[in-house]
Amino acid sequence: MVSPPSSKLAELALEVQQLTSKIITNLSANQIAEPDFSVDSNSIPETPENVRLRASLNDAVLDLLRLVNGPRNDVRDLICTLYDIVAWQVACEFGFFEVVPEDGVATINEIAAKAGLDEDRVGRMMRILATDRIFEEVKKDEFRHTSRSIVFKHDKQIRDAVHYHRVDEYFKAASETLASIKQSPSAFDASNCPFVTRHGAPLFQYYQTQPQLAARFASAMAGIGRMERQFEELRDSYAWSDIPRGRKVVDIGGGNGHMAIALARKFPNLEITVQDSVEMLIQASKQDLSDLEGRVAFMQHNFFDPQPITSAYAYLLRQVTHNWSDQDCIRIFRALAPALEKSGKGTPLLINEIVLPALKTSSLYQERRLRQVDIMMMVALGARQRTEEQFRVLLEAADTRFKVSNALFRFMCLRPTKATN
Ligand SMILES: C[S@@+](CC[C@H](N)C(=O)[O-])C[C@H]1O[C@@H](n2cnc3c(N)ncnc32)[C@H](O)[C@@H]1O
Repeated sequence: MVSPPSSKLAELALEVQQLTSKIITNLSANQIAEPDFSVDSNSIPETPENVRLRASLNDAVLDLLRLVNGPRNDVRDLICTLYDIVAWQVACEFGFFEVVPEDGVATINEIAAKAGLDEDRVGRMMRILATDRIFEEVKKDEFRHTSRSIVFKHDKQIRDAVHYHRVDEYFKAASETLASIKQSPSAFDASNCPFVTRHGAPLFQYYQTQPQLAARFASAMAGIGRMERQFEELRDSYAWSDIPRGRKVVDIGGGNGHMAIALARKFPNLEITVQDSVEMLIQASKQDLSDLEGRVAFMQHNFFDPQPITSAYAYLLRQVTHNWSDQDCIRIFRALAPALEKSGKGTPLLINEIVLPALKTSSLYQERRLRQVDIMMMVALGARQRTEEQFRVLLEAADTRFKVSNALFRFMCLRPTKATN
């Protein structure tokens, strides 16, 4: 018998070892090779169990490192991670990910020539990225991709997501957070937020005047959705195949229709109308949907106006409410109430959102990721992520007939509240 560890550090190290062993066992049971840093490395499959193990492992590893590094060392990181972001900005803006070949190396000289920059700064940016295993300097002045950098070469949507967050619209808005709070110390909404302080207009209005940036935003949204396997979550959280043929689902604020299209491809019974602004519908019209034989249609609609489709089987609001303040969410719910009533008793309003966990019900690692999105919503839109309780309060305030389950209107949070789901 191994005697139990007598120190906190040993306890955490043991936990790390046990969790890692479980991941290795799962991989070998499924004959999947372990990940490494090579460009053709496997990733660990996103099964519910692996997601749970990963969250616990991150909690244990991070606590171990926090204790070992100590608060004074961490202050140094707090100061200096800003300069990691600088390197990301240069790499994204000047196309470093695209310039380095997939199966070979690029010299600093070659990257500098293609990016149109001096060699000195290219080398310094590449080297700081390489300390995080984003690229590897295989020989002096020669870099190749790693598993952590190749994703940005392969996937334009993910590149777009990093670009507007780390380099462009959101990064610039985030730097105005204090100015925005000082302008409006106790109230925030779509018109009172750092994005408006920086860019001069609320986010969705701003994108209406910036078609190229709007296209990048739509592309990034699709990339983030794929990365987090949000489609699989949506697909598995509702009995879509039970919806009778000929009955309509309305995807309100459905963007370029990427989720509706994926659902319709998966479920041949589904007919979905995607509602959004003209600008989004222009993006949507560029897609080839011939295989769907008209089962996904697009319609311009402002969700603050009364819902015009009054005979739907279900209404979906996916990642819409987190873009709006409480008062605006109440307006969105109220504008839907008459159509829900006309569509028939029990017509569900499907709300697919991140739900913030109640105190101490989640891994800190997962909670932090959710709370980062909460602050992102505050910066970009003067909005927020919500707990289940906060959703209940808003629905009740919008219309007392909203019920969280199986009443006149059904409310469904398709995204889990706990790390374990
Ligand atoms: C975060 S995106 C979510 C898109 C999509 N539901 C998804 O899950 O990917 C929010 C969407 O709301 C749309 N939107 C914003 N204001 C709107 C309004 N007043 N009426 C209709 N759509 C709106 C935006 O254009 C955007 O496509």
